[in-house]
Amino acid sequence: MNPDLKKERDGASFDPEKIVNLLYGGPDRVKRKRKLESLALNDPDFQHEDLNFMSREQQYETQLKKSIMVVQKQEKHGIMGPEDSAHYVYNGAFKAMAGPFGLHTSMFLPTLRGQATDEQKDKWLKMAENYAIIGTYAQTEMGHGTFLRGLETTATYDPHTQEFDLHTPTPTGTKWWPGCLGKTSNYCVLMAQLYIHGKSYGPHPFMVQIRSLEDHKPLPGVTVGDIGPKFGYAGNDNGFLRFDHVRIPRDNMLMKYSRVEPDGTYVKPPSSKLAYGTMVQVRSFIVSEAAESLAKAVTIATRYSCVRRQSEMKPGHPEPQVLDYVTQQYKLFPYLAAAYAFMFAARAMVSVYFRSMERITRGDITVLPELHALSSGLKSLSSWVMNAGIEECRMACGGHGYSHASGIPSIYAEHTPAATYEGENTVLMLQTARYLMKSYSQSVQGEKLAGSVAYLAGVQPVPVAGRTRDVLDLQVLIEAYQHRAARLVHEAALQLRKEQQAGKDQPDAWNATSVDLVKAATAHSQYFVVKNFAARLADPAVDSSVRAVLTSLCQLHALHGVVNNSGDFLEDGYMTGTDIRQARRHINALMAKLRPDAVALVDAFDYPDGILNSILGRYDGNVYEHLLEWAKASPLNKTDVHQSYHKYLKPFLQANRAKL
Ligand SMILES: CCCCCCCCCCCCCCCCCC(=O)SCCNC(=O)CCNC(=O)[C@H](O)C(C)(C)COP(=O)(O)OP(=O)(O)OC[C@H]1O[C@@H](n2cnc3c(N)ncnc32)[C@H](O)[C@@H]1OP(=O)(O)O
Ligand SMILES: Cc1cc2nc3c(=O)[nH]c(=O)nc-3n(C[C@H](O)[C@H](O)[C@H](O)COP(=O)(O)OP(=O)(O)OC[C@H]3O[C@@H](n4cnc5c(N)ncnc54)[C@H](O)[C@@H]3O)c2cc1C
Repeated sequence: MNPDLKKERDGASFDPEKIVNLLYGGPDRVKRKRKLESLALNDPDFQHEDLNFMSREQQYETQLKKSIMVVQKQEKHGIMGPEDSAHYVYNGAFKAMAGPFGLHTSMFLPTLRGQATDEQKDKWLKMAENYAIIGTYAQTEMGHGTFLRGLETTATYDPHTQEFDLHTPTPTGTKWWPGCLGKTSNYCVLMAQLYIHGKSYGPHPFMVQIRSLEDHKPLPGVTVGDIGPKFGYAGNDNGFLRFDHVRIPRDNMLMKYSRVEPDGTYVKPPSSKLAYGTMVQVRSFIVSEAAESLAKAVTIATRYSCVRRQSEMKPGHPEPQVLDYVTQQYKLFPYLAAAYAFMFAARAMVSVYFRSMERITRGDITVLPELHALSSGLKSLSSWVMNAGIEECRMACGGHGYSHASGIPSIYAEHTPAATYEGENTVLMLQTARYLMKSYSQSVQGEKLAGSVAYLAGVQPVPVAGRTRDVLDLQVLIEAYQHRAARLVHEAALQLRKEQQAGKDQPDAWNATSVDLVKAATAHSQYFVVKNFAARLADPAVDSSVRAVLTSLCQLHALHGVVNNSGDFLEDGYMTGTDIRQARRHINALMAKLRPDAVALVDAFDYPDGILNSILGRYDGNVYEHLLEWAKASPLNKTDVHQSYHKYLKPFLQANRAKL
């Protein structure tokens, strides 16, 4: 063990195991988590060369082979349910890297479960759950991802044959991006515009076979392939797909909510947005993805910052650990705090999702708008912060952060698309804003608001001038976030009305106000995160040493948000210049307080080395010797003299020497 890391761990004010238990739901679940992770990490069948040293084709093949073994072994070991899979498959076997069955499990199966009738489930779900067929979720097209109502692929009902005719009428109607489509899937859930008797009914889901079950060749009328290399996601065959008048039977439309009768009569769903259900589910889970990815990057950068020594802080003194530079703490600690804040927000989001789904399954769709607004806002906020945080962690590791040996570039490349997929963040924030505007106007009309928007009914008043307040007090901070969110919602609503009063129609007024609307929706989501973090700490079951350190983190998270967005808090005089100055002082003091606990706090995320996959973030801190070992394994180092020397460099050098 590197002596610096040992010293850090010895000096911590709390036992990290207590936080591990808090994060993962108690000792039994932690035991299960570790067992499943280690089962996957130590399985010789899952070992392979570092993916960074492979071509894209090799990466796809490696991940495909592993995906198949994972499915077989899951059955053998009795690994079931989303929590087990997150440990064994997502983190353990795949180290959170994309694989070719990812969309089958994350979207194809959930869509069948959520959108198919019982008869349709009997027909396909068992086959899909047992991997007799592999599917994906084919929605986005080359021309449209965000605007679902703009999809061009058509499903035209023919009552004579009781079939749908699937067709891609234009180049931009080509399905583009669906994961696992290019080479792996033989089925897909296709989102296509439903047409009956020449009338459009909007996007609907259809179950479509695209490849032969005998030889995997595309079926007649189907053109399908891989979209080529991307920023990351090398192990995933994101694909394209076109149809040339492909016919499928009527009952291939997933008809749990809307139906087409044999004669072409359309039966409306209780809400047209129920067809978007899988997206809402995945958005709810992406908050966990964002929290985890940020936590991994922060773990790497924090441990490395204790091993790394650089410069002289005091002349003649030994070089300090770079984490002792307060500027380094200011880079990392706010993201450490954010990772915790989003871990707790993610748990809350998942439980809101399951509670809402219980009610929706019982036929109560009134919870849908709130679920959509909350999941859209939290997915966007968490993935934005994750993106900024991972990049900050990479830069905080100096030059070594840029190497794949740090593990950070892969984390970034694999998870940065969370800001785009499953709904582009700005677009989703505007969906949250739409709900906020509606709720606000209901409140103005005297309706009682409930759930996450209840606070919009009563804005905290601006305090009288000269009143001092303790900005370290979490209740004071929660009220400040609440006030800011309520004010920004109120002002966005006023601005929207002003734009309309100035002659703009609603869409133009909305567009003119959209920067304010995104700001208001972001503030609303941040308020939820801060309030939820503090509420988690109020649980009497939380150990006092843990509560002490997490309270500091929660204060840091909230204060950092105040200082970073100080204009919002100052603008109407709710906070004063003195408050902001105080907040900055408190941040410095909190960082000093957290410094001795930093390593224990990242250890408490409980990522074993196998999952972090980082030389810089190793638990034992033995960075330098392993860096060299890692570099030696690079394919370019297989021989001392690369064959290209003989082909290009040698004649070039010889010719130059001959000229002298
Ligand atoms: C240990 C832990 C480990 C962690 C593991 C975690 C792992 C998780 C990670 C999984 C990774 C999976 C990889 C995912 C790959 C990506 C897959 C995709 O991108 S797939 C492709 C993803 N693609 C996208 O996401 C596309 C994004 N685009 C869209 O979703 C839509 O086009 C839209 C929402 C933007 C607009 O829709 P449009 O129809 O034009 O609607 P309007 O605007 O006209 O609003 C009308 C009314 O409808 C309302 N409403 C709307 N939606 C919903 C809803 N869902 N519900 C309820 N209501 C909704 C709206 O509020 C409004 O209400 P009101 O005001 O009238 O009352
Ligand atoms: C790695 C990855 C995996 C994916 N996997 C799948 C999959 O499995 N299945 C699938 O169907 N799709 C998948 N997608 C596609 C993904 O869902 C879309 O890319 C995403 O929904 C964004 O749509 P877009 O690409 O059309 O972006 P665009 O909408 O074209 O966004 C471009 C810009 O326009 C802005 N913009 C667009 N509309 C508005 C608006 N109304 N108001 C304000 N600004 C706006 C956006 O904010 C953004 O800045 C995947 C994408 C990626 C990157």
